[in-house]
Parts: sequence; C-alpha cells; structure tokens
Amino acid sequence: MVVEEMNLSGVFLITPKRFGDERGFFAESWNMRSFAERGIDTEFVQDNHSLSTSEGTVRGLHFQAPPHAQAKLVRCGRGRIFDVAVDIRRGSPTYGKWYGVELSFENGKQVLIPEGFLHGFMTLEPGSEIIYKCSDYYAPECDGAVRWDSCGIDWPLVSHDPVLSGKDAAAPVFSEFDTPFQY
Ligand SMILES: Cc1cn([C@H]2C[C@H](O)[C@@H](COP(=O)(O)OP(=O)(O)O[C@H]3O[C@H](C)C(=O)[C@H](O)[C@H]3O)O2)c(=O)[nH]c1=O
Repeated sequence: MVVEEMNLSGVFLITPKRFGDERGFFAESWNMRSFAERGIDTEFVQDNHSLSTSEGTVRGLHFQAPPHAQAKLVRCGRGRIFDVAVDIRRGSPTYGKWYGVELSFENGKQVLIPEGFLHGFMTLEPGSEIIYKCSDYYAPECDGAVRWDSCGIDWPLVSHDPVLSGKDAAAPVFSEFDTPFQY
C-alpha cells in the first residue's frame, strides 16, 4: 500500500496493493492496522455506496457540521470520477484551497478526506459508483452544501451541463458560506 499526504494537510491519497493472478486481482481496500501503521487511525462507522448513471453527474460539495462531522475514505468501485476536497476550517492556512484527483476502478486509488472539508465528485463515465467509509453516522440535521462551481475548482470538461440534485443546484456559493469549522 502506498500512502501520500497531499498539499492539503490531512488529505491522503492511498493506493492499496493489488495481488493479480489469472482470475483477476485481490486487494485489501481497508485494514485498520495497516492504515494506523501509516498514520491513518480514523475510525469508521458507516459505509456508503452511490451509483451515478450519467457521465457529468456532480454530487456535492457536501459536509456534515459538528457534532457529527465526518471524515471519509472514498474509492471508485466502477467507472471513473474526479474527486474533490475543499478546506473549510476557519483560520486554516489552506482555507478555501481545493485538492482534486481521478479515482477509478482501474487505478484503485482512494482519498482520505478529514473532518472540516467539503467533499464532492464529478463522474467521468456513465455508471460510475463510489464506495466510501464515514467516521460518523448520517445526521441530516447537520447536513450542509456549497455550490460545486463556486470554489474555483478546475473541474474536468464534460459535454453537457452537470446532472445535479435539487439540493446541490440550490446550495449557497462559497463566498456566502459561513463555515461551522474552526482550524
Ligand atoms: C448521505 C446519506 C444520504 N442518505 C439518504 C438521504 C437521501 O434520501 C438519499 C440521497 O442523499 P443525498 O442526495 O444527500 O446523496 P448524495 O448527493 O450522494 O450525498 C453524498 O454525496 C457527497 C459526495 C458526500 O460526500 C456525502 O456523503 C453525501 O452528502 O440518501 C442516507 O440515508 N444516508 C446517508 O448517509
């Protein structure tokens, strides 16, 4: 397993080892002990799985506010996505900075996004699925969102306007957003 810390402190790119043979491959997608040995000791309590049927679907940018803030360990089980994290911890030296990476079934990469970050992604192929672990349970009363196109993110170009949920289309822009997180 290769673990790299990204330019946003606390955001890690993880590439589990794949054991290939004539049947295909095997990989440990998460192992608490192996991750802790590499400095990632986040405890997860919920696993999520979403399918986006269209290329150019954007889900995000979302967060859960304290006391139910979530760290997430995100991987792409089918297809390809551009996954993004944005630092929204007031007082952070990287406040408002974003990090994006392509996650795919092919590259098997995962991204660890700490509490205090927005998370979102754009699908780059139809039928893309993400599977991601969360460090706290779903708490709709703490759910929050910022408009996907208001943080200066260099999203990949797709051939049409993004497919968005009503919630995401109506989310506030970053400049009008009052973060609940303190660095
Ligand atoms: C997140 C969540 C949702 N739901 C229910 C609530 C809705 O009835 C339905 C769809 O929820 P939503 O439209 O919020 O799903 P996404 O737009 O994929 O939201 C997620 O997408 C971004 C990328 C994230 O990082 C978050 O985990 C999450 O906000 O699932 C649950 O029952 N449990 C949950 O943990």
